[in-house]
Amino acid sequence: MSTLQSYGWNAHFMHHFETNTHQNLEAARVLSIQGFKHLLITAEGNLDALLAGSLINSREPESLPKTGDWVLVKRYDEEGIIIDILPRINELSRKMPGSQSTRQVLAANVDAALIVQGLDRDFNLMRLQRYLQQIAQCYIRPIVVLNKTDLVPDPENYRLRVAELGYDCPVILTSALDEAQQSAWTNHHLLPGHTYILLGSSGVGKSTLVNSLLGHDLQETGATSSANSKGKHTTTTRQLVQLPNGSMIIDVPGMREFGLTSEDGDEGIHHPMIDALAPQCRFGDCTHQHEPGCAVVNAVENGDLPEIVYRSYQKLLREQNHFQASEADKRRMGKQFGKIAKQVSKHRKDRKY
Ligand SMILES: Nc1nc2c(ncn2[C@@H]2O[C@H](COP(=O)(O)OP(=O)(O)OP(=O)(O)O)[C@@H](O)[C@H]2O)c(=O)[nH]1
Ligand SMILES: [Zn+2]
Repeated sequence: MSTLQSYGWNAHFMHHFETNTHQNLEAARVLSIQGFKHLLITAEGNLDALLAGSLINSREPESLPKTGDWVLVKRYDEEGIIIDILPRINELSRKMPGSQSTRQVLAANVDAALIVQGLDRDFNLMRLQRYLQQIAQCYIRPIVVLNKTDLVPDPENYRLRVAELGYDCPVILTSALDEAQQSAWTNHHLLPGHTYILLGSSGVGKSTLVNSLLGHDLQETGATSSANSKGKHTTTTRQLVQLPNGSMIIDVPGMREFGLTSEDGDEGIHHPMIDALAPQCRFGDCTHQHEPGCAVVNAVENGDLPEIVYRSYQKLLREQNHFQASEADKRRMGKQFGKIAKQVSKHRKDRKY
């Protein structure tokens, strides 16, 4: 297998690579980004690269290369210039922390997301459901990892509570401090050539888990560019690393928020049981709140649908509506500003100043 294939190169990227009109460009994957410097993996190994000015000028920030992107790069001596990005299979986004309606892309071309919660203080089913919803919206498969099992007397009880939510996803119990525990689940869930991303609040043990999976400390041995081989450590900011079994993992350190976004064409909040019940509601446009004959509310009352799933559904729906409303406001403001700017420019022209 070639280096690129081992990093997830497939027919989708090959197709777009072959149809590109540029000459003498190599394909490469973005392993990490630090300021302007992009660390890439190419067929010949690591390469540091910068973005072409034309790329920066022609793209919105969220469509500039992110960790996990496949790019077209031109090599100049020991450095590369990224000329273009191959179309993404998917992108993992969240609401930009602190903003009302700005989307931030965390990584691109991800097969599955590992949602990590610590069983000490971090275990929270409402937060877990927010992650599950946002990840599903991004067309990414979720895997729930409940870490720090060594700190609670009955870890299985936590696994059951997640299973009772009714989502269709694996739930893994582990302690990242114990390296030996990792092979049992990773062999089954982390496949060679596939890309995984670790998500979860700060302190849940994501970096400890990566180190445990790697069998050594990423901080100490961080990837370096073999092209300039200065041996300098890279920090672990959204770094894609290959695990011994050939799978790849991206750690997103220091996450405080994971806000919901909304895309044009998104159809609200999804849960397998609510989706199955909704067609049985008396009204086709039932919001599952106060309407008579609501099958969802009935299921909560009968104990068939967990109340926490229902509460999460309503909360996430409000959040999504808020994102959409703020985005619409922003667009309107943008248009108004555009109009005013045009008027000012016309006024200046008319008056010749
Ligand atoms: N007892 C116990 N402690 C753990 C476990 N996993 C991680 N820790 C500890 O939890 C603390 C936080 O772990 P990190 O790996 O830094 O957490 P993180 O999720 O990477 O945090 P950020 O980098 O801030 O996002 C460290 O002191 C770890 O040693 C575990 O399974 N059991
Ligand atoms: Zn209903």
